[in-house]
Amino acid sequence: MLRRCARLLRTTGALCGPKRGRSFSSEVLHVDHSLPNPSWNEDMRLLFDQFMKKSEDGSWKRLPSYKYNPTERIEDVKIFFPDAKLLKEQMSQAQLFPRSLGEGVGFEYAMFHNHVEDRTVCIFQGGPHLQGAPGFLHGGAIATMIDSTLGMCAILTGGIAMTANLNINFRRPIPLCSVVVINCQLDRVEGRKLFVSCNVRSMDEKTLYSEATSTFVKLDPKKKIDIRASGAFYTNLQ
Ligand SMILES: CCCCCCCCCC(=O)SCCNC(=O)CCNC(=O)[C@H](O)C(C)(C)COP(=O)(O)OP(=O)(O)OC[C@H]1O[C@@H](n2cnc3c(N)ncnc32)[C@H](O)[C@@H]1OP(=O)(O)O
Repeated sequence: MLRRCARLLRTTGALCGPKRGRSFSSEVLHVDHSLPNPSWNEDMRLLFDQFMKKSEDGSWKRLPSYKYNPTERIEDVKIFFPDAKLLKEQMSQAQLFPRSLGEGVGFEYAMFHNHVEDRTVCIFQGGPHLQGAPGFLHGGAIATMIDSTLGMCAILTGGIAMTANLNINFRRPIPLCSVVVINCQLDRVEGRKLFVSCNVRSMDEKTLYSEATSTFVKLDPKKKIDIRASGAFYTNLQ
């Protein structure tokens, strides 16, 4: 495992320290990070190819993933924000947390969604900068990917929603740089509440690493979200 991580660090150049002279504005805004890159190991590539094959008949769809929110997404969410200008400013500068670490050292993942079965699958390779207990992934990193995959499943099946409740059982530690599969499904909908659950398994499905249940609540267009740091609220303005 440690050898595999060291190889990965060399491949991605992470051992050389931060890149100099790279300004924030020069970042490529529209790179789809859910496509294979040199840090992906063989297992990751194999699973990716398997899901791409499943996507050929249209039952599964690969979900593109960007570091920065495409500004077109403002249209999807601006109804919830009283200050559209500030929202646009924030969306153009803020980075999606699971995409904020360098290639190969943090969260490498690709998600696929099945609209007929209301399922989302995430193939996830957790890099060496996500260490918790020596040699294993940090629980917060696992929770991040679980929340993100459950969230995609909730949003794609029910609309714009936020995590209201998340329960995780961590059953086995996940080795750093290994590949796991997060399998989510929408269990039921009650009013604005979406109940979504998942399990995290090894590639051969023999090891159950974690299980989670969650409640997502669809945002109410009558309530507004204020994103000013000093006055953050999500409440009914009427
Ligand atoms: C990689 C790609 C990633 C893309 C996906 C990203 C996924 C990431 C998602 C997140 O991490 S979101 C960040 C973490 N979550 C938050 O910050 C949410 C903070 N909480 C809130 O803003 C509000 O509490 C919330 C929007 C969840 C609900 O507020 P509302 O005012 O809309 O709910 P309301 O109080 O009217 O309750 C509506 C229903 O939800 C229920 N409910 C509310 N909060 C709950 C809760 N915490 N647990 C269980 N149920 C809850 C509530 O009981 C009620 O049920 P009933 O309709 O049966 O009466």
